Amino acid sequence: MRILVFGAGSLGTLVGGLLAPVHDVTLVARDPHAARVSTAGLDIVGAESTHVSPAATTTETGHSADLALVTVKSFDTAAAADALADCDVGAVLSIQNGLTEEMLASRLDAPVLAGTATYGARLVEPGRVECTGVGRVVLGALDGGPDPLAERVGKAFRVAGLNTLVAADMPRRRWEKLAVNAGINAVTALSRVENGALAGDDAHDLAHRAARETARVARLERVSLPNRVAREAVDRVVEKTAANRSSMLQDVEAGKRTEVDAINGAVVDIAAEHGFEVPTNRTLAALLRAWERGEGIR
Ligand SMILES: NC(=O)C1=CN([C@@H]2O[C@H](COP(=O)(O)OP(=O)(O)OC[C@H]3O[C@@H](n4cnc5c(N)ncnc54)[C@H](O)[C@@H]3O)[C@@H](O)[C@H]2O)C=CC1
Ligand SMILES: CC(C)(CO)C(=O)C(=O)O
Repeated sequence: MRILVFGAGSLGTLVGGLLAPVHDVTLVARDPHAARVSTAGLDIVGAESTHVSPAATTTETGHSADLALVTVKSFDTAAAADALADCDVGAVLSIQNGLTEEMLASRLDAPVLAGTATYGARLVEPGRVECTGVGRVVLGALDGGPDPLAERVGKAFRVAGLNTLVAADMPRRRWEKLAVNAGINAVTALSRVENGALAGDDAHDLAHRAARETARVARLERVSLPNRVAREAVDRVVEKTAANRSSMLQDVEAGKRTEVDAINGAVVDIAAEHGFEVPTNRTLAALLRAWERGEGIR
């Protein structure tokens, strides 16, 4: 399969690199990373370890591929979609956090698959990515149900050795992941603690409340996600990723823009479309945005 990884930073470089031995992979990245991969190849270290040589370029348009894998940060999705509109791609798959697929689908003619990823990735330096945890890619039709295209992409990922599940219930899975991110990411980023520190603390209750509100908005969107399931998902992730510093905490610590708009902000916006208030998510989003506007982003 010809796979174009659009936005090869930490996650895209890891997933693209793991796909490269079997597929024709091109990483669309920024220099000096793109230049380094082009000339010296890519080292994958950590929980996965190999050296691969995918193509890498800073050119964003004019590509032809069977699949575009979108791995830019959520706030770069619109720009990625505009660039992909000038490419010839058979299908698009997002494995970003936040609800980004709708924007891709609204701007692109190619079919858009929904995805989530729990692999952990960190770009250590140009040409070198660390796999900080072997997770799973889950993908499927954006609206749910069986999908031959998703099966084909899932098979291509599995053949390359990626732990991949093709799921017929992506709407629920996306909203469950959003509930987890709305609770854990925002609360850990604001309190500057690792995920496990939430267990049994008052902050845990705050994360539960953000997740429950998200589940309520999911149901307004006709996605069946009971409050209990969202709360239990938070507990499960807090326990399983206790030592993790959430991606939003890492952004805050690095003085980088966060994905608040596509996580808590998206919950607030979609709730408002239904005339519904989500005070916990609104408060978390306001605090994160205040940090971003203030002294946060360096
Ligand atoms: N890093 C991780 O372990 C995981 C990340 N995610 C999600 O995956 C998404 C990506 O996360 P990361 O890889 O950590 O972010 P990142 O910031 O490391 O990578 C994104 C990359 O896209 C590049 N980019 C943006 N616009 C571009 C353009 N027009 N042309 C070329 N390159 C462009 C940026 O330069 C950056 O290197 C986020 O939504 C994140 O929440 C999800 C699960 C795990
Ligand atoms: C699942 C979780 C919360 C793991 O840290 C995550 O997705 C993130 O940090 O963005």
